[in-house]
Amino acid sequence: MVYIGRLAVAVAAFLTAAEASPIIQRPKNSTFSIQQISNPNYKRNGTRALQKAYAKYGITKGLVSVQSSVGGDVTATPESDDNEYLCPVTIGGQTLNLDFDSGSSDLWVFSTSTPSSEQQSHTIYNPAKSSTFKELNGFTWQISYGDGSGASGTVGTDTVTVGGLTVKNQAVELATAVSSEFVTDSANNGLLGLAWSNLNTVEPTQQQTFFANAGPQLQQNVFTADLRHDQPGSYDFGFIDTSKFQGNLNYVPVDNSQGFWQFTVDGYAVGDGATGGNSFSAIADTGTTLLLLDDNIVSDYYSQISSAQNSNSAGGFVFDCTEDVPDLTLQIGDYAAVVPGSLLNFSQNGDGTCFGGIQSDGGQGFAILGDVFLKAQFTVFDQGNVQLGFAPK
Ligand SMILES: CSc1ccc(CNCCO)cc1
Repeated sequence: MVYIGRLAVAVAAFLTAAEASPIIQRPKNSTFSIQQISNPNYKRNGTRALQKAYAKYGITKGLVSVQSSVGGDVTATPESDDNEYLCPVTIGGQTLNLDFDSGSSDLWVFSTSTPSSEQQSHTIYNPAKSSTFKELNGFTWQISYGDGSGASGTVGTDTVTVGGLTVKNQAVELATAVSSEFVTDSANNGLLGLAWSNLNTVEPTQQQTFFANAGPQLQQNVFTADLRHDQPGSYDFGFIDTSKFQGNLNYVPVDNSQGFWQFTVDGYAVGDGATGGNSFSAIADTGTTLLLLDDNIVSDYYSQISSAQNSNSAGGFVFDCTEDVPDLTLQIGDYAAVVPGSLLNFSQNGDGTCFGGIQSDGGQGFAILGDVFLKAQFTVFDQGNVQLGFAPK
């Protein structure tokens, strides 16, 4: 928020000064003229000029308008064991902590429409208390996630603000049913989908994600993820904060035909071993906790940890907590994305064994690079150029 605060303060100060007193002091009743000169570096761009005017005056182009052309910056706070990362989102003046999920494309919330038995200790959104909520009559949604959880309900639109970035008339999906995984996850009051809008589940008319609505009107049509182990990280919208990573960003093209941030990994290495293996498809998924890979890679990795075993009771690969856990490197083009062993010893089982951060992707045809991977990389989700950028932190 510091970035936005500083810039906002600077802009406010400028505007105040301009309104309070003319910037150029001069004797009363004098006349003067200012010779305008053209700026040789200015590139005329009518579309951009119109967009900036719309944004400046909140003119809605079609249904949706963006009130800030600067962007937004929001803190991502890890829940216990980094299981998920929650961010404050304000909907019609009501703030709820939501899970930002680049693996799905619905913005849904616990609401007054959620059965009271399922509301439990959640923060719920009450559309009746929002002066800007509009019902989309007859619209419904239903979503099932890769981990077996799910939710469904009705749809409206409202003003949604994330870290200073506001989108008016954003589709907001009200849960009338949620699975037990969400009911018991009391800190998580819904999801804000950041995948591509062709994955949105609203019927009869598919809706645009918050970022699909906002991105094209921001300084840069990007959002970035800087997730951290056991400490707050951040999502930035509309700009790339170069202080959050080392070196240069390494970009890879994205195939968004299935709605994911999907790209090709060209190989892998375990520990300081040689890079090998076949190239494979992967998605960048902030809404998945672990790093889920092809069974052959998973077996190769755990063959390097002598006590490792695939435990039915634990639901995946475990090993003695005293073991040294090797790094995993994913080769993405020319970029070697290192996930340190410290992040691959994910959690303690309480019996002297630890649960691995690398687990099977279940053979679904692509790897899922979840938070375990994203904690080790600063990641740029570039909607404008349909690409992903990675850099070490
Ligand atoms: C029950 S907490 C929860 C959080 C995020 C999601 C969405 N992504 C998961 C991978 O499919 C589902 C459930």
